[in-house]
Amino acid sequence: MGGVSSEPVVEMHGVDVVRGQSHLLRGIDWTVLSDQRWVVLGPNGAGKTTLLQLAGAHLHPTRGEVALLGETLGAVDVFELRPRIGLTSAALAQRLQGGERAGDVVLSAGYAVVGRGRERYDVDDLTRAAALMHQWGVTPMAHRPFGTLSEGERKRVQIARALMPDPELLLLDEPGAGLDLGGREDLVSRLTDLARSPSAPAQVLVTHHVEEIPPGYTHALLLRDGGVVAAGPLEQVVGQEALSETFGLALSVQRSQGRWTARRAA
Ligand SMILES: Nc1ncnc2c1ncn2[C@@H]1O[C@H](COP(=O)(O)OP(=O)(O)OP(=O)(O)O)[C@@H](O)[C@H]1O
Repeated sequence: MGGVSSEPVVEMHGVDVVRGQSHLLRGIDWTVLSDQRWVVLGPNGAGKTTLLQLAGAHLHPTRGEVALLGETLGAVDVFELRPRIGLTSAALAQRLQGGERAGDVVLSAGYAVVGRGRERYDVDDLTRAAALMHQWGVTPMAHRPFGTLSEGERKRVQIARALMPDPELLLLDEPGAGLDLGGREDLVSRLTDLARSPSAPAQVLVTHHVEEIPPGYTHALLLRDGGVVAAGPLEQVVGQEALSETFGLALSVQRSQGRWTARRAA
């Protein structure tokens, strides 16, 4: 689906999200094109999850305009829009039933149901689910209950599930959280393959850690206190100055063989 031509998949203009006295997001202007892969970086509470909720059509802005896949929020049925957008997050993972077989967690995604019920699957569904499970390294766990998988295996099952309906936009909210070093490196390398695939959907990855930026990602948006510190091509944005401002401490930032590291400046 997405990824071949370069069209806007996310467009935000002057977006505020306000709850009571709190500005969760303020003055956001952001465009994601179908062939781009964005990382959203920022400290705890910066507004990253709120931004992803907007991009997933799970939240409306208080002010400003959000258009997703060419449809303006407020003027479109979000239940028609959401199946075109793949989303993984800790909140969605909690809603999956631990007793459900991992293979069914992936397979049932196309029907936007949690758990395998009365719906019928055709050969194409089964073939696609099997291919995605292979791609994300979870074929050996297909028959295991989802709740018995390791954190890393569960993360990969969730991504396979999000990709099952062939979305035009894939949103990943902290997929590296809770993974050990091997799990993180495995995830980064699979995300790199996805990022580099021209037929893959547009991708937005939220993280706290520059170490989790997969090679192949093209752009970065840095958020602090609900506002954009910097946004644009990765090499221009992920630097000492902007990252230090974003995280509120002096950082030394390095890039080697396509991977980034950051530490407190000496
Ligand atoms: N309904 C709400 N009412 C008031 N404040 C809220 C509400 N929802 C979220 N917040 C606050 O808005 C801020 C942004 O939250 P958000 O979850 O988007 O941040 P985040 O960057 O994803 O943080 P983290 O990295 O910790 O997950 C936080 O300070 C949070 O406490």
